Amino acid sequence: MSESYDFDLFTIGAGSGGVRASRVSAAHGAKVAIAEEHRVGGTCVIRGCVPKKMLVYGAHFAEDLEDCKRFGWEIEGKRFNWQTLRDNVLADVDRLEGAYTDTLENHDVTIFHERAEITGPHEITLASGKVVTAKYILIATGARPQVPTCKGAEHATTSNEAFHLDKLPEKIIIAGGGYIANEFAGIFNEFGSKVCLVNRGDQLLRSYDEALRERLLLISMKKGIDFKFNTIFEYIEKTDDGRFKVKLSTCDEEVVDQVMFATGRKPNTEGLGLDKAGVELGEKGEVKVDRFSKTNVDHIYAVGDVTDRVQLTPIAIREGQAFADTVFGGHDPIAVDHSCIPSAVFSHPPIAAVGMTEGEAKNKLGSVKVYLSDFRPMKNVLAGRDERSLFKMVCDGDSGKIVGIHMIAPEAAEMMQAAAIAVKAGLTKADFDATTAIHPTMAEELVLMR
Ligand SMILES: Cc1cc2nc3c(=O)[nH]c(=O)nc-3n(C[C@H](O)[C@H](O)[C@H](O)COP(=O)(O)OP(=O)(O)OC[C@H]3O[C@@H](n4cnc5c(N)ncnc54)[C@H](O)[C@@H]3O)c2cc1C
Ligand SMILES: NC(=O)c1ccc[n+]([C@@H]2O[C@H](COP(=O)([O-])OP(=O)(O)OC[C@H]3O[C@@H](n4cnc5c(N)ncnc54)[C@H](O)[C@@H]3O)[C@@H](O)[C@H]2O)c1
Repeated sequence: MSESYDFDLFTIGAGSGGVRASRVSAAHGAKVAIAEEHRVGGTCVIRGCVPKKMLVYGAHFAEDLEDCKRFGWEIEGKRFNWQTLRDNVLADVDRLEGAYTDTLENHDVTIFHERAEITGPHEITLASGKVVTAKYILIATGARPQVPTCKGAEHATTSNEAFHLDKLPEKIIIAGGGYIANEFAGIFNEFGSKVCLVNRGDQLLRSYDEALRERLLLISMKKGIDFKFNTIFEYIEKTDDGRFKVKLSTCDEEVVDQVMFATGRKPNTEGLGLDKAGVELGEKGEVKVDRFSKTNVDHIYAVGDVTDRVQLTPIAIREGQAFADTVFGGHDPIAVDHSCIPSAVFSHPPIAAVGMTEGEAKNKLGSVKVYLSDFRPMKNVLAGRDERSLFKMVCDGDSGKIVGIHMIAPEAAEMMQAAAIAVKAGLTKADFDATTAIHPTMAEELVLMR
């Protein structure tokens, strides 16, 4: 370690990116400190991917319990208890926070459980007033919900509060058409809430293939979710009985139990003191970095959501790992490959995708060949559930190379993880054709597409 600094590395934010970067840097021999103003684990563990997926699992039981009759199971008096699920999920979040804390401590990373701000090129000041110095600073402060400005917007909740509700809303309006809006629309709907999803545009999940988006909309409507497109909020008022009167641009006033905004996330850079170190920000307030996650200041790096590149946990983790290996691991600079990233929306049913949509491929490649499988999963057939799945494979028309795979189906995300390896490796439709199906599965449709 350099003699003149308290630490080799000071990381601000103990989320997916910050924890990985700190742990690996320490393993490479660096003296590391990390500051966290909320809870160790960050968005993914505390109020994102993990508790969300647990709610998704809980929500799926609604349909399984409905379908089980057709499989011969009779269950009397079934009831859903939100408080039980909520408390079990929150208890597991506590456990995970402990595990993340242990990991850091086991690597001798000093944890400051308080807010940190940059007060000089190498200087960090903690909320307690303590001042420390570091040779390198890593900004891993993530992002927070961005809420629209309308009269009464302060009455709305965001995904942050969704995990702590005292009781389930009977009626909820969710604003947004992206990941969080569709995932929570599915969750609340399965638990029995009346859900209305309000979108200011005319499309859901814009980055996904059109055929899948249409299928999700169709299935969601069939399940009872209402959709309002090209609609904005005019005002939200609190009623005397603690509910909310909502006026949307395209309908009459309506009274609901909860309004939730899921309208994107904003990088956490405000009040961070980045100006004191001369770090440049982009238009949305994101930290501008090069492909090695380095800012315009040589010893200050940034990873994860705060850079607004790809807001996904595995990407924040990869960026954190690459930073640590580059700066403390003695490697040549490592850039994270942001191409061909598989992703999933944990809606009901889920969507998963990798690579280009059909539209993108046509624009980029010109000649494109598309293969489809539009089928009713066997389980849905016996259950009498009229819900079809859709797989789409997009190939380069000349070489047959697969440039995109898109699925909406039960367990789509689980199947996609394996399929994404093949796409990343540059395999062709012929390689898939040459692979024997595993029968009977849904995944076999991947090698049987026509
Ligand atoms: C509801 C929801 C569901 C999601 N589901 C998925 C999913 O299924 N799959 C997926 O891949 N991604 C998902 N994401 C996205 C994923 O959670 C993020 O991409 C990921 O957590 C980003 O990691 P990060 O390290 O950049 O930031 P974060 O995990 O947000 O960590 C940043 C940390 O910095 C702390 N911090 C901020 N400022 C300061 C400061 N000044 N001083 C000290 N500490 C500070 C914050 O409290 C926070 O803990 C979801 C997000 C949400 C909101
Ligand atoms: N399964 C997953 O991997 C997962 C799940 C949740 C979140 N995430 C990550 O978190 C990020 C944030 O999720 P998100 O759903 O908040 O954002 P998003 O970018 O997916 O969707 C935001 C939506 O809000 C709409 N919107 C934006 N401003 C609005 C306004 N003023 N009024 C009305 N609508 C408005 C947009 O048109 C869009 O439909 C995602 O981009 C994703 O990277 C990932």
